[in-house]
Amino acid sequence: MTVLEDIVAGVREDVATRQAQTSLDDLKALAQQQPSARSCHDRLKDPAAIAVIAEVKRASPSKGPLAPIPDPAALAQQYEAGGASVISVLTEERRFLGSLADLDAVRGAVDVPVLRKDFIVSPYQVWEARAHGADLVLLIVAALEQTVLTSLVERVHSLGMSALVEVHDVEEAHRAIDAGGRIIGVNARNLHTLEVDRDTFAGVAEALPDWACRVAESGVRGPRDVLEYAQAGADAVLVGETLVRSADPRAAVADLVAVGAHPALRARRP
Ligand SMILES: O=C(O)c1ccccc1NCC(=O)[C@H](O)[C@H](O)COP(=O)(O)O
Repeated sequence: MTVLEDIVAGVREDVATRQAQTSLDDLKALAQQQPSARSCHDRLKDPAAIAVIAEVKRASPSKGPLAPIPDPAALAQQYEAGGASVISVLTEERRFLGSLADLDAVRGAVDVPVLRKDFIVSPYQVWEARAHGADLVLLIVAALEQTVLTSLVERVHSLGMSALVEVHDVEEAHRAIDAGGRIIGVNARNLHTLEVDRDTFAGVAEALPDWACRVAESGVRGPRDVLEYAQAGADAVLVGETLVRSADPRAAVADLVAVGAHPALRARRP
C-alpha cells in the first residue's frame, strides 16, 4: 500500500464515522447557513504579486510532529497580518493531526479565503467543507479516478467554492484541466517517496494553459525558493512547515509576500 492509499483508507473510515453522526441533509442545511464562498482564482493569480497560501499544519507523514499549534485561529491571524492571500487548514486527523474544528476556528478568525486541505474522495466531504465555511477545497488527482475527480470539481464549483486541483506530473495536469480545474497545484512532494524536488514545478507548469492559476506546493524554505518558483511561472506558493516552525509567522509570511516586488519579476507585472 502506498502512503497515499494508506492515508485515504484512514480518511474513508473517519468519514464513515462522521457520516453516522451527521447526515448529508444536516450538512446541507448547515452549508446553507454559511455566507457565500469567497472567490479565489483572481486573488491567487495577480500579475502584480506572488500570492502566499499559508498553511496550518501540525504534523506530516514525512516529518512527524512539526508544531503543536494550540491556537490555530491565532496562527491564522498572524498569517493574514503578514499578507497571506489564503489560509490552508489541514483537516486530516490521523497523519496531520488536523480537524474540522481547526477549520471552524480559522474561518471565524480571518477574512481571507480558507482552503480545506484534506484527502477528499466523496461528495460528503465537499459538503462538509462548505458547511464549515471553506472557500477552496483540495482535490488530489492521484487519489481519484477521472470520473470521480470531474464530479467532485463540479460539486465544489456548484457550491460556489473553488477547487485547488493537485498534480505531480504532466499527465495529471492534463487530467486536472480535463476535469474542469482552473486552479492547479503542482506538488513537489513525491507521494511515493515523500521527497521534495522543487524542479518538478517548472516542467509541469509549462503544460498548463495561460488562464490556469499555477500554485507551487511544498518545499519553500524561504524567499529564495519563492523567487525561483515565481521565475518558473508560479502565481502562488503554498507553504506549511517553514511557517509553522517560524518564531514569527507574521514576519515569515511578509518576507515571502515581499518577493512579488523583486526586480527579477518585473517582466510579469502589467
Ligand atoms: O507533508 C507531507 O509529508 C505529505 C505527505 C503525504 C501527502 C501530503 C503531504 N503534505 C501535504 C502538502 O501538500 C503540504 O502540506 C504542503 O504542500 C506544504 O508543504 P511544506 O511547505 O513542505 O510543508
